[in-house]
Amino acid sequence: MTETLAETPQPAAVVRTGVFRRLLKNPLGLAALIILGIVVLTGIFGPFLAPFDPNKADLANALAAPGTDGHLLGTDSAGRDVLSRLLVGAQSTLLAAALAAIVALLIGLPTGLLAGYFGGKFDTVASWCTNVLMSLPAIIILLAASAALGRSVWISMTVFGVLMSPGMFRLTRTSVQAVRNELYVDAARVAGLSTASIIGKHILFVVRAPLIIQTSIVCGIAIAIQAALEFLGLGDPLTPTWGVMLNEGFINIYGSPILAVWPGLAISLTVGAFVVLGNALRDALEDAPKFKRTKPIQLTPPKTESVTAVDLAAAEHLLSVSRLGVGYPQQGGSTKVVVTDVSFYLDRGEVLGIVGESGSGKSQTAFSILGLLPDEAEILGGSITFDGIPLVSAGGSRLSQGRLSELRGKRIAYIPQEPMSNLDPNFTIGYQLVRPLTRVLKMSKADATARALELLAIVGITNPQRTFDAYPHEVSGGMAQRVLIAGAVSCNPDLLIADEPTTALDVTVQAEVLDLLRDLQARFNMGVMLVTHNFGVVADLCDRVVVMQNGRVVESGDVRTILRAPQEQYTRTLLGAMLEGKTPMSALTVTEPASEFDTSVKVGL
Ligand SMILES: Nc1ncnc2c1ncn2[C@@H]1O[C@H](COP(=O)(O)OP(=O)(O)OP(=O)(O)O)[C@@H](O)[C@H]1O
Repeated sequence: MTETLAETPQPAAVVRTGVFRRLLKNPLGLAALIILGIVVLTGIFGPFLAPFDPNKADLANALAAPGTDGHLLGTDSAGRDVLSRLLVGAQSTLLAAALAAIVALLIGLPTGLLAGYFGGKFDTVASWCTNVLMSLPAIIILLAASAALGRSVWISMTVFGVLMSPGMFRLTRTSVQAVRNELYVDAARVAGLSTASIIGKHILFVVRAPLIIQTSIVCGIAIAIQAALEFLGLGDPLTPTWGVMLNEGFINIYGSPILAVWPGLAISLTVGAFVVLGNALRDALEDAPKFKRTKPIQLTPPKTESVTAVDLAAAEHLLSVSRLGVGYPQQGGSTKVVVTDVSFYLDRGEVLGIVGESGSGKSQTAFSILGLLPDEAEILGGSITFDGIPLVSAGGSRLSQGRLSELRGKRIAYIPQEPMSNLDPNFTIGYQLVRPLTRVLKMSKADATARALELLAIVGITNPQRTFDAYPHEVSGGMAQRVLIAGAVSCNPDLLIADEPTTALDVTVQAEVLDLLRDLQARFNMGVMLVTHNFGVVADLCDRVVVMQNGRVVESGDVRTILRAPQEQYTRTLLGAMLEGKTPMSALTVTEPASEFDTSVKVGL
């Protein structure tokens, strides 16, 4: 069966292309955009449109009424043309507001990205500095800065930008923390992309929307603060800004009350437009579909004591896992051990099944090999060696992330359980296939595109170009899994780890994906480690099998032998559950072997 692109467009498709359209449909958003458009155009062309020199005094014509001698909006107390000052003032006011926003972004964005992504000491120090900055009374600091550094709008807006940076920092940090453990970020890591590349694309893309909104609001506040400082007489009288004009208007409030109206109107309209635009943008973006994380895995400590150990000392295998132990430190000093004493090996061109019920430690073992365990996990012991390269040394407590990132996406590839969550919803499928090829394998963009299209065809997608151009939500789950498989084999890996690659798919698609895996394994002569809870899949695809329960290896060996004569009661129960059509996704009760249990039955899918 060949899958087709989903007929009905998902809401996300509309959202992606429609944010701007929805913004235009919102009357307030449209009004804000029009006002800001006029203000920005005034800022750009104001100096050319100004009929008079904005700083040219003409005392004989001071406080002239609007319309006098060609002064459309009148003159101020020094006889300077109000319209010209208003037009030129738009430029300096906007530039000063932009300066504040840029300073806030330059400080808040990178620090927020790093703190959110890496956490740890940098996060602690940055958060502490942020808290200190936020506790400072902004207006006092601005007044002190003006007094100490001079009455320059540029200096005061730089200081204001610094004071606004904690807001940017916090927003970025929180947004990054929300996505840093998303499966598609892990998938990008497995594809071999560098941390900088992941932050620069997948993470930055997510924080862009809240940051645009925050920047709009900061610009509005900066204009208001600028006006307030200049109104207090702390502005540079030689720079015609709206705040300076407001100050001038209030000084002459009795002589020419209209003088305060023009800058007041300009300031309130612009500040209001920035704030309304920020809110309208948020409303437009809020309709976007939410891509949820999968629910966290339940922690169940292993109950039984150890198992089979494979002597790997002299063996030269593609992958050797020896006496691996993984645990999660708990409050109070104890450690929840989730993988204990696990040993197995995998050779090139071989398919090894890791089978067990839910919570038996299959994924934790796979993630240990991939270096994708959560930060809080600890390797308690053992070693993992890939093609002679030690990834975890015996007795070592940490994975060598450096070594792993060299191998991931080049020699070790990964197919995840949930295809949809492992594709970044923000980018097209083509982009996500091409990027690792250009970044990790250093292919040219044209070659990478050709290769990606070829791979899409290899994995059985009938219209590769259409899928290449589609966003993840526009394809079915089965097709998304084919795309991930294409991405996984794109680097011609030696080792492919597939973590329950068919669990999230419907039965007919499951069979196709398994067929595809079998074909690709033979075609690329890969060593495949297939994590599954389904003995049927093992029987169908694997050469050898490792049976796991409660974080330990119960039994391992040649698939045929184990299917015919399972040595352990748990294996029999697992096989029995499958033959009865049950899915061993919840804890199985190990019972005494039934005398009529026929282990010679050939297991199909
Ligand atoms: N972050 C974590 N903190 C604490 N315990 C965890 C964490 N992640 C997983 N575990 C525990 O590790 C054990 C093994 O989980 P693992 O995901 O490897 O099981 P599995 O055999 O792959 O199951 P499934 O088929 O459901 O994915 C489980 O008991 C789980 O509760």
